[in-house]
Amino acid sequence: MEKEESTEQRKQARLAIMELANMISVPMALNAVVRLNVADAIWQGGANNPLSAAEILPRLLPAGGGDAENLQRLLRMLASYGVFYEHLSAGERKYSLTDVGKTLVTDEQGLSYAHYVLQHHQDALMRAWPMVHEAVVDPTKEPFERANGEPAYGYYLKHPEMNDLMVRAMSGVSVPFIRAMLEGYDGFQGVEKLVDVGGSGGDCLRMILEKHPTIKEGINFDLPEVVAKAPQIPFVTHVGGDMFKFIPQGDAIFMKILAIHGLERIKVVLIVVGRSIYDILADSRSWRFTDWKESKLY
Ligand SMILES: C[S@@+](CC[C@H](N)C(=O)[O-])C[C@H]1O[C@@H](n2cnc3c(N)ncnc32)[C@H](O)[C@@H]1O
Repeated sequence: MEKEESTEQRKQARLAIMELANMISVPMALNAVVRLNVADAIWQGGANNPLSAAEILPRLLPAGGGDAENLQRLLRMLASYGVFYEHLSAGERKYSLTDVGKTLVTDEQGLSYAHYVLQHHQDALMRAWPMVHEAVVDPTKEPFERANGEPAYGYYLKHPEMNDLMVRAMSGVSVPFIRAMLEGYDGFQGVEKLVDVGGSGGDCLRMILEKHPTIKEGINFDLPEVVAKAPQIPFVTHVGGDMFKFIPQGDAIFMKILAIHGLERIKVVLIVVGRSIYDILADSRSWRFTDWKESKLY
């Protein structure tokens, strides 16, 4: 040991590793408040008044049901991660929503980030996490497949409830994202036929076409089982298929995904990859690289 066990630095290190070891409690607490629909209970049409756990509880469960103390534990935990504000008054703890918490409030279209939270904590995904180290030992099989017997999308399609949740989760995330993107992005000039690859229920295309009537036709391309359930959208045709086998023709291909492999052979116009979608959005100069005319993979 380089230093004494009792130095402040080592004490902090031990606390830090314990916090990391227990970190699962944070997303699980988040998952719990989403399942209980705490955000809507506090929001109450925009009131967002600070409420105690005992005041929130009857808004979640039939009168007399539930445990306010356990609810408060969840609220306190998530207050320390910026989801709720904690208001201390006369020894009582009350909670309102922060901006982060407000993303879980159901909007007038029935959307929020709540389904995105649920989607990430579905049983099949949770089963895959303890297998992550196997990806180092043998990268030929993804942890999801190791845990569930087949790759993620094949599995989703056999479990319609998972697929439905995926579509709702993507709508909840993508509608506000595309709304913000369309305020600043002007790369669609000259495009009359736009193909959205992996377009899910077609929300992105619908919003792009509403904003840019010069785009006469949209093709929402996704797996057959996904487009089979997609709603009708004016000027949009849903086409089912596997993008690794073919992609419908268009003046431009739009793609908004979080992570996907093997795209090298696809002519891509816009890719928003990874966790930094809002960072890209925040820096308007970054949008230059998404200009459809460049037609390159970035
Ligand atoms: C992360 S979601 C993105 C959905 C949408 N672009 C958005 O941002 O809201 C990825 C989409 O890719 C679709 N997908 C996955 N594999 C595909 C494939 N081989 N061919 C076509 N679509 C695929 C999924 O069904 C899913 O709708």
